[in-house]
Amino acid sequence: MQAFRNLAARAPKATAKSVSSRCASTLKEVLAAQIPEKQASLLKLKKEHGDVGLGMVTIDQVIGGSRGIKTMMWETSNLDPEEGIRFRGLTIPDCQKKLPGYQKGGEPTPEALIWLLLTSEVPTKEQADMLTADLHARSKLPAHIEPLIRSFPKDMHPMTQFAAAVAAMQTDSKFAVAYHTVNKKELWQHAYEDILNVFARLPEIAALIYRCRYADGQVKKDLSLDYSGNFCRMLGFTDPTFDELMRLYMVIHSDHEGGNASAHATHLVGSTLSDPYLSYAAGLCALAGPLHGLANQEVLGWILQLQAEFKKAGKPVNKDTIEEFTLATLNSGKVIPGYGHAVLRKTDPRYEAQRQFALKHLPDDPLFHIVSTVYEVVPGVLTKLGKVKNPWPNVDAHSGVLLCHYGFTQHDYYTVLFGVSRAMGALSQLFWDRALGLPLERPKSVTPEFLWSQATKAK
Ligand SMILES: CC(=O)SCCNC(=O)CCNC(=O)[C@H](O)C(C)(C)COP(=O)(O)OP(=O)(O)OC[C@H]1O[C@@H](n2cnc3c(N)ncnc32)[C@H](O)[C@@H]1OP(=O)(O)O
Ligand SMILES: O=C([O-])CC(=O)C(=O)O
Repeated sequence: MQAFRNLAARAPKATAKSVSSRCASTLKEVLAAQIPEKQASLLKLKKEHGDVGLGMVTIDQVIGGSRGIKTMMWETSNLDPEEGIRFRGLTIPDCQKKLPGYQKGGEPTPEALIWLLLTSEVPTKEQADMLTADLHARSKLPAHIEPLIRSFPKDMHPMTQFAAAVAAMQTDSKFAVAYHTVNKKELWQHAYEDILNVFARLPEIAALIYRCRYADGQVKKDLSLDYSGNFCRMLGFTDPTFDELMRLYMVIHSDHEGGNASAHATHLVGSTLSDPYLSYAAGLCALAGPLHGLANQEVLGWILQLQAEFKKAGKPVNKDTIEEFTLATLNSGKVIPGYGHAVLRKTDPRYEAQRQFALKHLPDDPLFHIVSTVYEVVPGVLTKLGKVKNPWPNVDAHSGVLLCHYGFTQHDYYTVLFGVSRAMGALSQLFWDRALGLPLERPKSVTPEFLWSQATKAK
């Protein structure tokens, strides 16, 4: 135990550092300076302590979706079941206090968060602004992407369009070319270029999908604004409070350690040395599932259905009627979207951050009141089922109602916003996967016969 403590004391801490000594450096220079030390540390860990066990794996875990099995290294964030997410050691309120906003005292910008996720350092405002300018400069789409999006059937789901368009940008991958031409030690430089280009281009792709499906198909940029402000203008929204909501949305949805399906899919596909465009397209396909990111569209659909049914039946919206509606959903063999989690065992702090935003900016919104009443009812109903490990709300339970308040009502599009944000976490880690030269991911599968033989032996 003492030896472990000594070792832990020597390990690099997963907390954000100050950057006062490096104010003038670009993002790429900061990363280039960090790589040799991190490579050496990982090599030492593997060589000197590679045989240290991290716990046993049970049959239940193998059948049950690998819950709790420690099987992936992820440095950009860590999820505690009780406390929720920390980005490089910072909680959401820490980020709101420490990361620079677009304006002083405002919500942190996604640019500041990208810097934090990649470098583990809190950027100065100057550094965050430098990254904004870099992303704007990289934002031009390859020529075939806009016509491709315009050619999609109008009724193709926005997430299908999004994943297809991101995969189609792969024609521009510097990493894919470099794989055949450079020493593998240099590949990280090309991963960096692709990753920054993906961050830069996702908002316009997302905006094109939105404008073609629900509006006049025109996208107007405003590169005098930050990443989120420009994204909102491209979508067609001009309210500065909506810009702030978008900043909050982008920051809180960005990363949720490595085991979630979108991050894991990105990491897995990336481990084959597929380039960042294809790797993230895979992440988006995972995010499009209703048990994962698509739950945000399902939540709003559920609330609107509740509202419509109650109106038709002349019923008031209160705790009793919501409980009835919840039980009817469960009895029809469906889940309550926005509730439950594979890891969290308390209310998601991302839910809480959005609730605080609502209390400040839209306290009288009728849908916000429904969401708040649902929060008073659903955990009790799920707890009574006796099988739900976490009856509390997750991030998806709140996001749609905030968007709706500002007139962003097209809920089948909501997961695309999540997908713009999730790139920041999944691809920041993908950068480090390549910089550290992590190998192909290839866990062992076993047959049911093997599990039965082990079960019989253990008797
Ligand atoms: C960004 C995100 O991805 S956050 C999650 C978004 N997804 C949702 O909100 C969908 C609703 N929630 C769920 O389906 C689940 O809670 C998940 C998928 C998020 C987590 O699943 P698990 O880790 O398997 O949860 P858990 O161990 O508690 O499941 C045990 C049982 O409770 C059920 N359960 C869990 N949550 C719910 C829920 N919200 N409503 C009804 N039943 C639920 C499971 O379906 C499972 O039932 P089964 O044994 O009949 O198959
Ligand atoms: O952590 C998970 O499994 C799901 C989730 O909340 C996320 O990916 O944001």
